[in-house]
Amino acid sequence: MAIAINRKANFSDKLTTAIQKKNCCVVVGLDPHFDLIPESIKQQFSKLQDDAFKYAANVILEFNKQVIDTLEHLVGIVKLQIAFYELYGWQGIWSYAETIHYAKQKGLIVIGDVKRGDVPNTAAAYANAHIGQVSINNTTQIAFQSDAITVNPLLGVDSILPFIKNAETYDKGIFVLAKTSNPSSVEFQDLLCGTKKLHQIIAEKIHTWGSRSIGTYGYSAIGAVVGATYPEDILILRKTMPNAYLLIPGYGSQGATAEDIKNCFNSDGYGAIINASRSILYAYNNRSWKDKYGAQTWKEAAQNAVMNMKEDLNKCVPAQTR
Ligand SMILES: O=C(O)c1cc(=O)[nH]c(=O)n1[C@@H]1O[C@H](COP(=O)(O)O)[C@@H](O)[C@H]1O
Repeated sequence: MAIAINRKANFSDKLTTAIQKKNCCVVVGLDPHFDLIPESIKQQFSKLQDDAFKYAANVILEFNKQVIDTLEHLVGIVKLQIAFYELYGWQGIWSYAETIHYAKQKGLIVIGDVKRGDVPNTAAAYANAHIGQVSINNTTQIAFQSDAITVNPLLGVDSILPFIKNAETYDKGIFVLAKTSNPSSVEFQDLLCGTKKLHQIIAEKIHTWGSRSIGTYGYSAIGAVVGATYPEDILILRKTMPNAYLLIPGYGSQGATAEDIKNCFNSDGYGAIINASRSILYAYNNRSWKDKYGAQTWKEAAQNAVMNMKEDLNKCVPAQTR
C-alpha cells in the first residue's frame, strides 16, 4: 500500500487536539480475542473457514471496523496490540495494517503497541516500518500508518535514538516503557540503581529525550507508558516527566480504577491517555452486565463501557485550561 507523506503537526499537538475534539482521554485498545468476537460477525465469513488464518483475519478486521464505527463519536485514539494479530500469521498482520488504515481514514490517532527495541541498525528498521518509510527503487513506501508506537528501553539509548529520530522527522510519537502494569514489573523496573529505582532513571531519560520535540501545548512527542496499577509511582513519574504524555494501561480488566490514575494528569487537564481493551470491546461479556447485554447487543455494551469510563475519569481529570 503506497501512501503519500503528508507532514502535519507535532504528534503531541495531534494528540491534544484529538482529546479536545472528543473531550475524552480514553484510548480504545483494539486487542481482538477471537473467541469473544460475536457470532454474527463470524457468520459473515463462514465460507472462508477452510483457510483458518484468512477466516480469522477477515473476522478480526470486520470486528475492528464495527468497533471503530460504534465508538468514533466518543473517542479519538485507538491502540492495537500487535500480538493479537501476529497470532494469525501474515494474514493477521494484513488485518493489523488494514485496521490502522481504516482508523486513519476516520481521523483517529493510532498507536501501534509493538514494544520494539533492538541494536541500533535493527531498531532503525523497526522505526522505519512502524513510524517511518522505506525507499524501494526510488519510490517511498509506508508499511504501517501508525501515528505512534510503544518502545522498550532495555537496550539503552542507542536502541531508542532511531525511534526518536523518526518521531522528529515524520511528526510521529513514541511511548517508552517506564513502569509497566504487570505484577512482575517490580522485579527489574523497581531495582535500586544507587538511590533511585530503575524506572525513575528511565523517566528522567524520557524527559531529556523529549526536550527537542515540544509542541504548541507544551508536550513532547516522546511519551511514557506507566501502569495504572501503580498509583504511587504515577505520582512521582508525572513530576519527573512534566512534558511527556503518559499512556496509562491497566484500567478496567487489570483492576485499576479512576482513583488510581487521578495523579497522572497535569494541572492543565492534559498529559495522560487511559487505555482499556477487554473491558470495552467485550463489555457485553462482563459478568455484572450479563442481565443487561448479550452478544447481540455488544455495540451498546461497548458504548456504555466507554461512557461509564469517561464519566468515571472526568471525576479526577482537572478542568482543562487550554
Ligand atoms: O504498552 C501497553 O499498552 C501496555 C503496557 C503495560 O504496562 N500494560 C499493558 O497492559 N499494556 C497493554 O495495554 C492493554 C491492556 O489491555 P486490557 O487489560 O484488556 O485493558 C494490552 O494491549 C496490553 O498489552
